[in-house]
Amino acid sequence: MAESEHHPITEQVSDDELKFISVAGNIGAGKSSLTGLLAKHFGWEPFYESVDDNPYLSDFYDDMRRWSFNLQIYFLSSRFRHQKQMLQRPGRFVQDRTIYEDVEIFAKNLHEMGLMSDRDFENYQALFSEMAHYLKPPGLLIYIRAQVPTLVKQIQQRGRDYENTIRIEYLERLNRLYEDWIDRYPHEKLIIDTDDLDFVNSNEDLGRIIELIEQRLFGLFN
Ligand SMILES: Nc1ncnc2c1ncn2[C@@H]1O[C@H](COP(=O)(O)OP(=O)(O)OP(=O)(O)O)[C@@H](O)[C@H]1O
Ligand SMILES: Nc1nc(=O)c2ncn([C@H]3C[C@H](O)[C@@H](CO)O3)c2[nH]1
Repeated sequence: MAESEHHPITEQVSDDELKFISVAGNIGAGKSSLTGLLAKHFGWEPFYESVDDNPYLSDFYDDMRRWSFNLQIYFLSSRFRHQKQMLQRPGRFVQDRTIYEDVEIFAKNLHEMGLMSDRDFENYQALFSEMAHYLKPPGLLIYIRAQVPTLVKQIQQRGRDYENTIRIEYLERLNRLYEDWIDRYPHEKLIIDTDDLDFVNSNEDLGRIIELIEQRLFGLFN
């Protein structure tokens, strides 16, 4: 029997109430790592964003202005498909980054930096607002906050070649947009500062994060 079927927090919660939780955060903050660890702990299925099979990412980092619209449309479509699959399939899920971050953080930043034209941004936003009618927010959004030096260290540690062109200013801008967005985010959220937490290598640090999440899930669903 799957671990989730015995999990004290989720066994009495209906699927409708807690279909999925999501991990949000800047590039290199540790979302994919935490998504995997939470999926294992709760016995839920992880949904990762499209990176290795992404046909635009490498070109985008080479020439952001040329590829910004293409990449944003690709991510939007891929995350919308994931969202639909999570709502349709039986079981519970942990999602690596939300569809809201595409719009509120990445596309907005590219437009503000002049790397996406007004007409492309308006076109993109109009598409998102049509899609938004079919979206359901996560049962809990976990924002993992990390300062830029931590992000840089972790991006370097991961070592994706095409991310070598990411500049400090780009990460700072994204962090500012994240703070603005999380402040306005109207649904259930939990903010975790991870600069001093090594949940990848320390079971104790991971345990502290899981405890915070479990306390919130208990509060929400019991
Ligand atoms: N809290 C942490 N402490 C130490 N190392 C970490 C922590 N979080 C993540 N890492 C390491 O940092 C690197 C980047 O993490 P990860 O790929 O999970 O980030 P991400 O937020 O999913 O990035 P992206 O936005 O690019 O998908 C990995 O090598 C991971 O092992
Ligand atoms: N421009 C842009 N828009 C997005 O919606 C988006 N979502 C993720 N990413 C980039 C960040 C990492 O390099 C890599 C993995 O997260 O993909 C994005 N880039």
